[in-house]
Amino acid sequence: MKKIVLASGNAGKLREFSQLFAGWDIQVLPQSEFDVPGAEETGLSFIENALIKARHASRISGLPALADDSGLAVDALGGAPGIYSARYAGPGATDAENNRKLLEALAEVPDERRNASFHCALAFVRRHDDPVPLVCSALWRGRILREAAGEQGFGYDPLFFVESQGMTSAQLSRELKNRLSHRALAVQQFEALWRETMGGSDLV
Ligand SMILES: O=P(O)(O)OP(=O)(O)OP(=O)(O)OC[C@H]1O[C@@H](n2cnc3c(O)ncnc32)[C@H](O)[C@@H]1O
Ligand SMILES: [Mg+2]
Repeated sequence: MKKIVLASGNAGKLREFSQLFAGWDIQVLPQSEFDVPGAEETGLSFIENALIKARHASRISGLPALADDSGLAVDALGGAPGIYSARYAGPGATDAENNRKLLEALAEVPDERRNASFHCALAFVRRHDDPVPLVCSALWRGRILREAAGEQGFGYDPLFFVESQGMTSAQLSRELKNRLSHRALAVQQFEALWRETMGGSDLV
C-alpha cells in the first residue's frame, strides 16, 4: 500500500485523521515514525503553514506528505488567535492555557458577538519540492461559550458551540465531529482533488 507521512505532532488531529482516512487505500503514518521534528510555522496563513509543514516532513522522510494547519478565528477578536491558535497563550502553551486566555479575551463580549470559525488548510506534496501541491481549505462556524463543556476532541473544542447540534464540539461523538468539522470538510475536498489528480496515475 502507498505510504504517506502525516505531518503533524498533534495527537488530537492524528486520531481524527486515522478515522477520516480509514477507507482509503493508502497508509497514513505520523511524522513521529520518521523522527520528523516540528517545523517552524513562519507563514502568514493556514495555507502557507500547511505547505511549510508538508514540505518539511517530505524532505526529512523522503515520502509524500500531508499537513494540516488549522485554528480558531474569533470575529470579535479580528480573527485571532487564527494561525497562532496553538501558541495563543505563549510558546508550548497547553490547550487549557489557550482556552483560559480566550475566555479572558472575550470576558466583556456579549453572547450575540461571540461568533467564531474553525479553519483547516490541507497541503499534500509528492516530494519536498513538488511544484504542484494539492491544497484545500474549509471552515466550520460556531460560537464561543463562557465556560467549557465536553470531554471529547482537543484544543478549543470545549468552548466551541455548534448551533445545529446544540452542543460543543467536545460533546459531539467522534463520528459526528468527523462529519461536520472544518477538518472533515477539508478532507472531503482533498478526496476530490486526489481522485482528479491521482486517478490512474502512479505519481504517489
Ligand atoms: O502543527 P501540528 O504539528 O499539526 O500541531 P499543532 O497543534 O501545532 O497544530 P496547528 O499548528 O495547526 O495549530 C492548530 C491549533 O488550533 C486548534 N485546533 C485546530 N483544530 C481543532 C479542532 O478540531 N478542535 C479544537 N481545536 C482545534 C488547536 O488548539 C491546535 O493546537
Ligand atoms: Mg503547529
